[in-house]
Amino acid sequence: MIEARGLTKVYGSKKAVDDLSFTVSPGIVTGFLGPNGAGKSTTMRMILGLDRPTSGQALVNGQPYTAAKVPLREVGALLDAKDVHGGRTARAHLTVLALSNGLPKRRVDEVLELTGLTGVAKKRIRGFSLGMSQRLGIAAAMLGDPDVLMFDEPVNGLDPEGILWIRNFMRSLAAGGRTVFVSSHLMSEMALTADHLIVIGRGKLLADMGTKDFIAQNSATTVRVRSPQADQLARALAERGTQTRQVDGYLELSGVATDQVGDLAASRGITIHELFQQRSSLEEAFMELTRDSVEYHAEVPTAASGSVPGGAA
Ligand SMILES: Nc1ncnc2c1ncn2[C@@H]1O[C@H](COP(=O)(O)OP(=O)(O)OP(=O)(O)O)[C@@H](O)[C@H]1O
Repeated sequence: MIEARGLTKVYGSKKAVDDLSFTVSPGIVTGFLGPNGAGKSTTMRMILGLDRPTSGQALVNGQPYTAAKVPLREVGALLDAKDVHGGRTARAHLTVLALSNGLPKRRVDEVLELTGLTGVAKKRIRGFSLGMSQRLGIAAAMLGDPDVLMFDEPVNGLDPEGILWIRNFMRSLAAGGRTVFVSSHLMSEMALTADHLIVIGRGKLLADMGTKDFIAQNSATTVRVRSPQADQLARALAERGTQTRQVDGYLELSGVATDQVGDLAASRGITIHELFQQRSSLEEAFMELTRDSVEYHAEVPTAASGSVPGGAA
């Protein structure tokens, strides 16, 4: 289990992590979701004792990670897969790690097998693809057979096969009763991988709930209607307490079913040209939730701004 209690990290005048409290439970995959710069890596580094909290604390299985006798037995972490000695073979890299942490050498062959790297164990790491490097990082994380696993953006840059392998691997670890904490800035990926979500923006906790509940709460269903008597329809809807707003030539309504809108229009003799239900995508829901907490907004070119990035001058 991982617990963060009032975890805070300040860099100069910047609060990278702002009073975060949450629990990551065993037996499920917990997604740690937030836009770039939200503070995910900083939080993970504090859990691993690589960064000191400005205030608050992080506990792994009830104690600070730094208090663990053999840390690799407590937590396995994949932070930056390319942060390894490229001149070593995969087996040599894992052997150095195992021996320096007092772990039995036989674990090296076991984790190579577990991550499908046995066939390339004698190859130098510098020739590894990103997918192979990620597997090697995961092999290293598994060396101590820890109960708690943390992965920072493990599928970034991987091809679909690599993504699927990591997703299934994380799910099987959780199914075996381990605590699995995985960060991502992609809602769509987390929807497929995580059972529970901890969502942050600008270092602050935005949501801490089951993935299914998060999706249900955040991907709001709205109704859109197009009518040549839109004003009259909007007034009729307002009378029954339904607020409307104009979007792309439609009236957009929430908290009302299409049947009710159709019936109301018919009873008032209002013509309707289009009427449909619309569900916002999960990625849209996540963007909406974190909109105010995104550090760098890309400028969206408009017709008025005159230039299109990458376009001919
Ligand atoms: N050593 C540091 N010194 C100063 N500022 C830092 C340092 N490390 C991180 N930050 C800042 O803290 C904020 C959070 O960064 P962090 O890397 O934890 O975010 P993140 O959610 O992991 O984002 P990303 O997915 O882009 O890595 C950012 O604004 C970052 O610029």
